[in-house]
Amino acid sequence: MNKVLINDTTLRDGEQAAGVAFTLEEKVAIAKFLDNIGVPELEVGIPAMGEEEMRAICAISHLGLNANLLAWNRAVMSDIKASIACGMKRVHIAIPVSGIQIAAKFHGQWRISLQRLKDCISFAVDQGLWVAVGGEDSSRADENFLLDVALYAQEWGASRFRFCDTVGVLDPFTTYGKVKLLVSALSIPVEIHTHNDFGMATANALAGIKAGAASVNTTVIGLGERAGNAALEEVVMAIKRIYGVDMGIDTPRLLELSQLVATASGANVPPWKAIVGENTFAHESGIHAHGVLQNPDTYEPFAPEEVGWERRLVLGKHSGRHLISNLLEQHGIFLNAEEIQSVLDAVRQQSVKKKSSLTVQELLNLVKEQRYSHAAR
Ligand SMILES: CC(=O)SCCNC(=O)CCNC(=O)[C@H](O)C(C)(C)COP(=O)(O)OP(=O)(O)OC[C@H]1O[C@@H](n2cnc3c(N)ncnc32)[C@H](O)[C@@H]1OP(=O)(O)O
Ligand SMILES: O=C(O)CCC(=O)C(=O)O
Repeated sequence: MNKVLINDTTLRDGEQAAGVAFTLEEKVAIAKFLDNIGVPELEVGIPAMGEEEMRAICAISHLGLNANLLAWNRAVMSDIKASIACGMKRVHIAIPVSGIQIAAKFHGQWRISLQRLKDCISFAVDQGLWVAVGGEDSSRADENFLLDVALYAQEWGASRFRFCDTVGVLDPFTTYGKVKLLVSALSIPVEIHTHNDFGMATANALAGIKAGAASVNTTVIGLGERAGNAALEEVVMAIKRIYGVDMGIDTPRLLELSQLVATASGANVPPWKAIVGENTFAHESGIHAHGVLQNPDTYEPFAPEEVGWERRLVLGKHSGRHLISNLLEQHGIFLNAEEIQSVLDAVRQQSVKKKSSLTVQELLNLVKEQRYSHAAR
């Protein structure tokens, strides 16, 4: 696999999630954390949003982080000037490239949109800035037009081109083909930006990387517009564990990072969310718990500690005898097969009644009750 960099956009596309609004302090804390765990590039926000956002971006630019910082801009001169005022040395300039977007934003006048892009790139380059260009809605754009825009951007001085699946309509196979075409034609690196409208943001990000994208946009917990973006923790762990490439990210801190971003965004992370959901290393089913007790590799793709979790063996409706006797033996209680089965029956009943799992204390109480009722017979 080619070398790939993370350009995390939690502070830009992540914050665009409906209802999410970070404070300056939260933005600074998230930027520091991402930098601290080794994320090499951060898209920190949109200076054109106004003074408050500019203050946050300025504050981040003064932190002295190792990560390269990037501000997002439209192909609008005042946007670029606002980025410069925030102390940005790198700017990203977005331009719509699909017919549907150009019709809505530039009344179909693509020549005007290209002229604006050219003017903005030239201005930014003249100011000594490093410039990246984003093809908004690349996935629905005419492929020849997209290629022309990317080649022009390169000619005008852009140092990277972002392929955006803005409304998340691609699958990994089409993503691969479209990104490959760009990568083959351009001499500047291509970045992949994916959305999760059909639940394929991470898969599409990986397909883009396989096709030669040199950098990938992510957001923590997949936060972002509508159904969100490719999740940082998923992309990093998939690249590490599926492709065997360590990107130098301090993965045991991914869980803590996800909690920081979830709190700042007021989001509830679903328990089954890949990598950082609380169930990702919880085993209840009898067959799974039995396997994990022998060897955790039977039902875990990697060790929980690698992403900050501890393994949990949970008692519930689907549990089996092996887990029950294992837990009881840890408390010095040794039951025969018949007794274990009757405790298991009681665990199942109670779990259905509670509609949740049981704590170890509840298990011990059940054993006590079973013993009394047995003695009373
Ligand atoms: C796919 C993406 O995620 S794109 C990023 C989306 N993020 C955001 O919109 C969040 C931040 N946005 C904002 O704060 C505001 O939209 C601002 C400050 C950028 C602009 O605000 P407003 O002047 O009030 O305009 P409004 O948001 O209503 O409309 C967007 C304007 O930008 C134009 N525009 C949109 N994309 C681009 C672009 N890439 N290049 C140039 N102009 C663009 C639209 O055509 C429209 O222009 P108009 O005012 O001349 O009709
Ligand atoms: O950078 C761009 O061009 C747009 C990025 C974006 O958020 C998108 O297209 O979904």
